[in-house]
Amino acid sequence: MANKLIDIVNISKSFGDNLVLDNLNLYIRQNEFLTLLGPSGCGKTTLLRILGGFESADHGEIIFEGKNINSLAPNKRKLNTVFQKYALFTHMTIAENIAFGLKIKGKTSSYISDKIKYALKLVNLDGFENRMPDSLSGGQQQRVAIARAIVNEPKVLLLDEPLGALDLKLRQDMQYELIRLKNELGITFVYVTHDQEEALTMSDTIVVMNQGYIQQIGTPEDIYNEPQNAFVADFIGESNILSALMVEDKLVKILGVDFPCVDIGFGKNRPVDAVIRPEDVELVTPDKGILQGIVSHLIFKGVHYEMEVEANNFTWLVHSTDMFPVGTNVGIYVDPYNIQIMKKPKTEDAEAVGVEE
Ligand SMILES: Nc1ncnc2c1ncn2[C@@H]1O[C@H](COP(=O)(O)OP(=O)(O)OP(=O)(O)O)[C@@H](O)[C@H]1O
Repeated sequence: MANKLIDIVNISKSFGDNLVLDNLNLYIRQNEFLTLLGPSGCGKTTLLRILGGFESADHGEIIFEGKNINSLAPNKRKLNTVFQKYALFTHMTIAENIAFGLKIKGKTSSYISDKIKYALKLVNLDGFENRMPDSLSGGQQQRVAIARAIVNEPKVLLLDEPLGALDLKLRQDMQYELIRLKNELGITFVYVTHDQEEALTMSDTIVVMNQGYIQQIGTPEDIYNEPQNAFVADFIGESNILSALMVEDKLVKILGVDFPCVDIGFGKNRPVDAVIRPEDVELVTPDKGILQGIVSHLIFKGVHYEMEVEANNFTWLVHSTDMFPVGTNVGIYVDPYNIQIMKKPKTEDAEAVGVEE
């Protein structure tokens, strides 16, 4: 495993009464592509800004290569930030935009022109030196912003939703570009997005955040296949998420009905979340179901049918290669192995009143 490059230790941050990061701990390794993923307002950008030195934490430490950098100014850190809005100087050519920071640092003109050539080549914009920013597409402008960051030879690139302003096709192309770039540069990327597909495609490690807490840290495969709580399961892919009660080991009460499951160790009468992927809900004849319901919605999706089934006041999302017309009475069966029992997400712990441990 590569070395630890950044250690984020007990970081907390509030804006007034709004606690945005709550005692957050995380480390980032050399050459890692680490993505902070979470819904709008969960604190991703705030954490990135604290890393970049644009914001200071109320508590905690940012350790970079073993040294506390809390009070180091942004331009003294070996981290460079690329924002969603490319923030290019519109009255300067592409070359002048890229040269700007280097000139301030007093670099020689031959050093600067070499760097410009090198960086433009890396982002596939050879020959764009004399163009003006407004003659470039959004994707090209974002590449210039990345080139401008690269010439500073940072050890870490902090990217805050850098593809957010681009249309879908361009975004997908740029995702591959960024992975290539990271591999060629051999540096660390810390990437902020609220787009789960983007996170799954690009990352070595995903940090799922919600309301200032880290919900899960793992590889894309871990996060998708073994979500640790219902929030993560819901955020990554589609799921039926049901508030449930662990009756005893291997038995969970969902919508008032006992379902056999395989999980043990949650304790008796413990409120949990039961998560069932749509492809794991089996529709059978009513007498063979654990629950009975009626099909309320049907869409043909090519590979499968997507259906909604109303049962016990819950709308079940079902993916099946068998088609059941709207209005059909069906039974719902779920294999015990396909019911994932999860602790309530951390922010809901307080609501689990009367819990027997
Ligand atoms: N300078 C500030 N002053 C006051 N509140 C702020 C400030 N910056 C951020 N916040 C608040 O902190 C919370 C977290 O914001 P942050 O930008 O970190 O979230 P985010 O996860 O990056 O969201 P998004 O994906 O929408 O950018 C939000 O409630 C936001 O309104």
